[in-house]
Amino acid sequence: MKKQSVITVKNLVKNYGDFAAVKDISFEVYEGEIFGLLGPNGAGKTTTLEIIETLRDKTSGEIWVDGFSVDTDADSIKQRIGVQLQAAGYYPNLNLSELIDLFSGLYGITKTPMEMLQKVALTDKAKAKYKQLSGGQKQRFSIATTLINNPRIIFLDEPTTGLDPQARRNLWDLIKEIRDAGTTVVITTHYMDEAEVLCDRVAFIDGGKVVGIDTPDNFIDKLVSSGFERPKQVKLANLEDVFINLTGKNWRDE
Ligand SMILES: Nc1ncnc2c1ncn2[C@@H]1O[C@H](COP(=O)(O)OP(=O)(O)OP(=O)(O)O)[C@@H](O)[C@H]1O
Repeated sequence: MKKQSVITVKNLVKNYGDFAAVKDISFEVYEGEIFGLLGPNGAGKTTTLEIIETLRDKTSGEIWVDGFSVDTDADSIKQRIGVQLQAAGYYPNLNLSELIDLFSGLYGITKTPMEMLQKVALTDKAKAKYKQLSGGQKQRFSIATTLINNPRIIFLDEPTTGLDPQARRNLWDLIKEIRDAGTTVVITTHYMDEAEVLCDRVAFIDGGKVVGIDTPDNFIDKLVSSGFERPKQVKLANLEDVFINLTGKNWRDE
């Protein structure tokens, strides 16, 4: 069955003055997948994401999101996507429950805060302020806010940066649950292990260009069948596995 495309990026270019941050990028995101934009710092991931989100102007190229062009239908796109807010957007005097009420109101819809908080295991923090949350809780709350308008697609920009191993793994499970419930997820990361376990397909971006797009398994199989061998025998577990085994997999940030 042919996969349905929900995002099409065609020949995207973004220049900041003389500097070309994005150089002729093209890719598609399929409905219902977790799609990863991978690359080192400065590769152009955030710039690409913000242009798709209609938050930043492009220099040239074409983009469609759920059938709408960023050039002519930015408002329709905004209604269909969920974007993580920067921390500064969370009014300091409101608690989590009040913030969800506020954001629902801005979207013109009614959402029960407890229902949203339950999706991200934060019901016991309903009366807490954002600044009182741990790093993992903050990420979960901001993911909850992306879901308020029942979006078709959510965008997560490096959602696990700075989190401990338990919080990261649990956030991966949460993101997979969101995909399994029918929402397409676009994520940026520079953690390759994260992309390998989380993403259905990845695009590697380097120096403002796409240097490869495929599933993690296909990428690895192709590399291995080309004769590539790791210099050392791969260990069957790593130190992070040992740590998780010793300390358990529960949320540690409650
Ligand atoms: N507003 C801006 N003005 C000028 N240059 C910018 C601007 N925003 C980003 N850049 C530059 O564009 C390049 C791509 O930045 P971008 O933030 O998209 O990269 P990234 O892949 O998301 O990296 P990171 O992982 O560090 O966030 C970088 O060299 C950055 O310095």
